Amino acid sequence: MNFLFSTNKRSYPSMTNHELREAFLTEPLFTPGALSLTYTDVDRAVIGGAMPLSESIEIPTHKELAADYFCERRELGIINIGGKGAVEVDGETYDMAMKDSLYVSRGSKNVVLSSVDANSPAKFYMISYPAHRITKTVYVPKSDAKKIELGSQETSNERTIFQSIRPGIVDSCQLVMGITELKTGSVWNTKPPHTHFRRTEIYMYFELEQSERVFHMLGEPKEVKTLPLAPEVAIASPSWSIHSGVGTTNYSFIWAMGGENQEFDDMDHIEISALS
Ligand SMILES: O=C(O)C(=O)C[C@H](O)C(=O)CO
Ligand SMILES: [Zn+2]
Repeated sequence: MNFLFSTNKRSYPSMTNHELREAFLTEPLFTPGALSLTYTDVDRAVIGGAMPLSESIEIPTHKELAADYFCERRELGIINIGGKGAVEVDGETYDMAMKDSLYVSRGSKNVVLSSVDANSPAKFYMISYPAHRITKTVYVPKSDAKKIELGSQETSNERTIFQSIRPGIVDSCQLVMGITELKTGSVWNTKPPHTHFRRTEIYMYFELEQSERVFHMLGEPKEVKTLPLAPEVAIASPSWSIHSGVGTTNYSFIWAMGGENQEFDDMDHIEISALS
């Protein structure tokens, strides 16, 4: 397990891009045959990526969790962004096509990830938060997610939000998670930007070429900084930080939140002209 030690909003303005990357960014999440887990002190989220080939990958516990198994006191959201795969939770198998989601409840002992075809491997992106109660493990195909259309071609931010792990679909503890897809020609996500002091958020950009970048914006609205991000790394956003981005092409991203509430629309929008 890797660890990210973030920073507070008083220290943040003097940080270099290198220091910001060390505080908020994971390593590339998908390595053939491997599991990557990163623990951030931002709301104790764990960010994971797994790309099983012919062997399946079991999610292990870790000394720092002080738990007999990973989900002993944690909930886990999984979205597949690769080829067909499956997730087995305590003997029950869930087939996971691209962009399907699985919510794994606290108390689940064994979580095993596999690909159907090692030549077209699944890529399981995972976010976990501490959970205060046992609920139900729920599979959510992409078609069952709540779909929201936002933005327009004129403002370069035409996009569709798929909310898969959200109240009304999944009875989670903290976690709210889903996918945003930008239409061809649109490059701006989360425009206008916002904060939500009640929740932290983690973004992971994908469906863009390795040669392209998303210029991710973070920080307090009056101290905005920008980091060019390659696909398939995740960036954690503390509660005081905006999170928004503009790409050199269109792209998709997975967003995930945890904190005081699960209200997706509970955002403090910030006028673009008020940023500095
Ligand atoms: O493009 C968007 O707008 C988003 O996807 C917004 C994120 O889901 C978000 O930041 C929710 O708080
Ligand atoms: Zn947000």
